[in-house]
Amino acid sequence: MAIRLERLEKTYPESEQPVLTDVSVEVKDGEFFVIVGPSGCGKSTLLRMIAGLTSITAGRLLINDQPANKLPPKDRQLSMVFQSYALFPFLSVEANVGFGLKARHQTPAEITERVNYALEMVNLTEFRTRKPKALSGGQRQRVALARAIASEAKICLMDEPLSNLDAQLRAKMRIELKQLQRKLGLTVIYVTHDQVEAMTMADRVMVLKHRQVQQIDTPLNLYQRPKNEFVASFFGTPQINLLAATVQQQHLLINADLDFAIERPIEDGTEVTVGIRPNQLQFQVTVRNANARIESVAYLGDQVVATAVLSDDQTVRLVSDNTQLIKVGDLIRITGVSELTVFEQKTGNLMLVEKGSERDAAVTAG
Ligand SMILES: Nc1ncnc2c1ncn2[C@@H]1O[C@H](COP(=O)(O)OP(=O)(O)OP(=O)(O)O)[C@@H](O)[C@H]1O
Repeated sequence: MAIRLERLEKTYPESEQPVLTDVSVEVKDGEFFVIVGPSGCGKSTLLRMIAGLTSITAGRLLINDQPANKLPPKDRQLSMVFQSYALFPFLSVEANVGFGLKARHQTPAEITERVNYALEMVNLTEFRTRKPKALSGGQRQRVALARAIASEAKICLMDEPLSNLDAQLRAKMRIELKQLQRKLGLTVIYVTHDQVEAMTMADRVMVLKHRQVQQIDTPLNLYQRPKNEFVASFFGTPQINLLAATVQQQHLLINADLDFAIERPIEDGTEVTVGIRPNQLQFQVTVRNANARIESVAYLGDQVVATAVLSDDQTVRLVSDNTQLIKVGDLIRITGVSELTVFEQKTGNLMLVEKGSERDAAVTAG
């Protein structure tokens, strides 16, 4: 086990309320583990506790099976990569990469060998004598990565390392980073607020909100079996539809014009939230038996994303590959759904997932 957190808690001296409570997880050797959540949820705090840059209020931290709560940062055998790159502007690329090694009393020959290896790994050998200001954002980020590689630590902590890059470069660096992590067999703990980054890079993801862990799972499970409404709406673009409904005779009644049958029973009268991914809603343009009206349409090249208003004023997001199909003001009929998730309205917690068979949306004539 690379890292084990047992009921970690953090309260800063400035505040009475803890910023994190009851955080437990085991991160395996070679795992790419992502911590994700909205701004201020405590992601960086958690990473800094693992790094030893901020103290642990309660709970236990183990690094490579050794108790590490009080271990000085330099003895934790971790490397760190930050959003800001944290490069020395007056040092060359190779001096930046070798800096930490000098501090650890390596011989000059050893340092050169490691720096060469690290620069090669990130394709920066030809830039070795440049200063950081003569590099692009992506290249600077690679210098920061090379420094982590040169340290030879098997566990690398990364705090939003790609967030200063433009969208295209970020997408490219995600792939490079992931390849590098596999090649070097690194255990990575990676903080981001970006759900796409979390989904595309992680073996497992920890979702944090309001001081607490909401779910720890694979990207696929987070998407298909979210434990609560927050997790459901955090992942997926366009966002999942969350519609208020009441259960009546194994039907989810959204309004007088729209309900969905369910196979597994829920007690009549239960107030629920129905989660439906936009791509799982089927609809037709029709004036007969319409149950929604198109309110907005956004063209995304080969796809349109639209919003429609239901007769009870709830809004749903829809997607279609047929870019000619709909325009604002069209009346449509939602005809069915291929998968839906039901949450208890009171708690927001998952009750059931229904998938597989297409089920028709019942329509009241007129
Ligand atoms: N040194 C500190 N002293 C007191 N409170 C702090 C300190 N650092 C962070 N906090 C508070 O702890 C909470 C969590 O902060 P943290 O930086 O861990 O969140 P985050 O999820 O990384 O946010 P972001 O995505 O915006 O970087 C915030 O409410 C923040 O104000």
